Amino acid sequence: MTIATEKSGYALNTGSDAMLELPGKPEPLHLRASETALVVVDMQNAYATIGGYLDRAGFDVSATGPVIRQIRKAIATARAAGMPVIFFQNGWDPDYVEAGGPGSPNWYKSNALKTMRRQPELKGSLLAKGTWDYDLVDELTPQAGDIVIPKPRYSGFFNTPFDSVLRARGIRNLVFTGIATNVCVESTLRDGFFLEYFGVVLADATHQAGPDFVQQAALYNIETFFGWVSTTEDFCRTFGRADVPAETHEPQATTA
Ligand SMILES: C/C(=C/NC(N)=O)C(=O)O
Repeated sequence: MTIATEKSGYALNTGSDAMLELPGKPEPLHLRASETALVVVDMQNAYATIGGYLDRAGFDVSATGPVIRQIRKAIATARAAGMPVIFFQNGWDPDYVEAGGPGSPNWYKSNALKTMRRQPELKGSLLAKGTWDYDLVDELTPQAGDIVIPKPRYSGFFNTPFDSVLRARGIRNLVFTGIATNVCVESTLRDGFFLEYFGVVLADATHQAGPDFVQQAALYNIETFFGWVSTTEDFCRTFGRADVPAETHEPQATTA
């Protein structure tokens, strides 16, 4: 984290903490806790709870319970390691102005908007700020010090302060959890890749929108083209022992 000195009014991120090795695919990553953020993508009732948007739109959310438990473990580890925990919340104002009208591709591709057009009685209840659907699940309530960023599109970088929040803290590495692996997690990780962030997904702390093969496809895409794939246990083991340095001090991914 940024370390303030007594003599000056500001200090750069010193990155002076230990470089740690996070096991991952296709190879381990070497990261400092001070340059890493845990990102919790859209863990809202809409995406993780029966009766929420994804469920109403016909996607299977019955297996999200274990994902929530894994995310809780990752959050506890990140907080203890002094890493920023950044929660995204996907959605729009109650009048859906931020969703875009027929002039936006989002109007045609958002399954929430399509579901509400099919079932007008749901209008105002899906992904609208101030509703239960938009709320984060009870088990993942942000604490003081965590950062919550609303976002209007799949990528957390689009029309949000995410990049500024990260750069102001000297963050280079993004550890992703949340729903959906193949939509908002992957979109955000991809945009991060183009902005020179190192993205790693904790596979068991994510869940897809769609059949299991899309989870596998998203993870394949990420580990092959855009980032790395690890597990909650490896993340917790690595950053729960933040005093143990890895062998290398290169702030880059190692090659296999
Ligand atoms: C399908 C979908 C996914 N969102 C996400 N958080 O990945 C949506 O928002 O419509």
